[in-house]
Amino acid sequence: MSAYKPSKYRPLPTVDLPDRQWPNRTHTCAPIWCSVDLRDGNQALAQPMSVAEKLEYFAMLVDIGFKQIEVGFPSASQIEFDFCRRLIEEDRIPDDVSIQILCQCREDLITRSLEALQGAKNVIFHLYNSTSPAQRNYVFGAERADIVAIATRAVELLKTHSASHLAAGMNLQLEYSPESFTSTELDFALEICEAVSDVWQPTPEKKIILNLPATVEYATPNVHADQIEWMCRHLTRRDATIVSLHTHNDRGTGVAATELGLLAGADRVEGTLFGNGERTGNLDIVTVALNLYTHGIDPQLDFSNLNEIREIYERTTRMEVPARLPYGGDLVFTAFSGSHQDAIKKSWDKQQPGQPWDVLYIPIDPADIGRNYKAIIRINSQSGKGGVAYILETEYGFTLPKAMHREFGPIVNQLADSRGTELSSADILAAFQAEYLDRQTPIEVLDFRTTEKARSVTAEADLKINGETRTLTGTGNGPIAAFVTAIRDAGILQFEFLNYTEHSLGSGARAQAVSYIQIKPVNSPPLYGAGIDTSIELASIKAVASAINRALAD
Ligand SMILES: CC(=O)SCCNC(=O)CCNC(=O)[C@H](O)C(C)(C)COP(=O)(O)OP(=O)(O)OC[C@H]1O[C@@H](n2cnc3c(N)ncnc32)[C@H](O)[C@@H]1OP(=O)(O)O
Ligand SMILES: CC(C)C(=O)C(=O)O
Repeated sequence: MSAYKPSKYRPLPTVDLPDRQWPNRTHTCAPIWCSVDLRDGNQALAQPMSVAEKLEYFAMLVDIGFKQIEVGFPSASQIEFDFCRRLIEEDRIPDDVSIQILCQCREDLITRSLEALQGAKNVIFHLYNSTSPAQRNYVFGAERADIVAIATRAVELLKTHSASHLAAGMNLQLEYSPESFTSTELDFALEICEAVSDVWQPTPEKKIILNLPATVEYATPNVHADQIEWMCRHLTRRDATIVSLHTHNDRGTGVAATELGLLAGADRVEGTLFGNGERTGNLDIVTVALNLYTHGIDPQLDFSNLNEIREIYERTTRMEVPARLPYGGDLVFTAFSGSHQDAIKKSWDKQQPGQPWDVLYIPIDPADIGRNYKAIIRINSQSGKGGVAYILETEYGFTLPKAMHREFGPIVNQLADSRGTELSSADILAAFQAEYLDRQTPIEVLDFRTTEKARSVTAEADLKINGETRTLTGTGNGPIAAFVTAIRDAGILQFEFLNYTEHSLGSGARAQAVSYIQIKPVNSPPLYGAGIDTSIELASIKAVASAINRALAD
């Protein structure tokens, strides 16, 4: 039995829409995007942005490709007013971008907003009043008809007061939001939207934006979709209306609600970068846009430099992008666990240029959003051999033979376990060096020479063995075989030579070779050695010595 009393809360009403269409639809194109970072995002900050910060942020939003940007609530404060004026007076608004401002349905605020907008070319004037029963009851103390009158009167006032702006060439579009739409009875939401449209008289050429906000997210996304589909089907001027979504994230499903709302017929989406905004935030536009992209749809927004966008966002808002936020978070391309690392490495290796993206566990190519591959595989005690091999290969160019992964992986795993922390790439390289490349006891190779006669190679190896310098000789069909014979004949270790691979490390005059040698000592399991040198031959000899040293280690 839990300590909770569920009866404290009410279940949410559902929508009677048995022939709902949205579940059978798929997304086919990007919606009209509107950034509300500078208004809804900004109004939720403990320290709102300065004018300078807003100017920088506005320029970034334009660069990303937003064509509609809510720049603030200019009647609310001098700073908001001044920002709007600077955008206009300093000619910072591209001709194909509309600035949007928010305003309550009050005459003084409408006239002040129009003052702030003087001289702007493309304007979306966003009027709102709240419509839900609780808002009507607690905040306005008003009946439905009075709430409708607040909205329609404001639209009349806007028409009257904007006449001179229109005459001066302003392209003015009305956006109306029945704030708290998703908590409003649908018939009333429809009534007020229709009343506003009746006053504004939109046409298919000059559409009205009806924004239907989930001001607070109370419902599951399917209920939101039903509400939007219901509105889309009942609006009489649907062809003269842009239906807009504005979701919040109180239940953590703002993205899902928006995606289903689009299936339900909405044309437009308001949201913010990384989901900044009131309480749990507005909808995260980055996520919805890139979700579309990963389904093969051009999002019409450019997040190819997401790291830089994030840097500006974090600096100007003083918010932090959480490590696991889709696309932008530090850890979203990172796999710590072994089986994931293994699958990523295998599928990555098979990825062909020009083929659809098919790397397991990574739904988007990090390069498409300007993120690098370095952070994809990180190593801790949950990691496996594939991830360790991936780090050695991508960071340091060592392509270990597959059987060697099984040998070196557990060594790193034990190290991570004993440290109890994540291991850096440098830690893994250091472990590789200590285990293979730097082993010089009991045998250290000082010099190695060969002479060839009648397809037989004789090797002379100057070695330090247990601190004593000795020269060993042996003969074989190649330098490695000759060296192996010399070691066996000297009684240092009895073993069978199993296999050999090598590749170059780096390129150009300073390139080195790395060799990997596997041996099978008598009475113990096979094991690897590795060696590096500018000479391929010496790299192999060092690799044999490394394997012998490992076999003889305590
Ligand atoms: C869901 C959202 O995010 S909506 C946007 C919210 N953002 C903001 O509010 C930030 C900017 N706002 C402000 O700075 C201020 O609220 C101002 C300048 C707009 C108005 O300031 P004030 O008039 O001093 O205060 P306040 O907002 O509390 O006014 C409340 C009054 O407006 C009424 N009101 C609230 N919203 C609206 C509206 N959309 N249309 C008409 N009247 C409204 C309330 O009923 C209340 O009326 P009352 O005084 O008769 O009780
Ligand atoms: C003004 C409206 C659109 C709003 O911000 C909300 O309802 O969250």
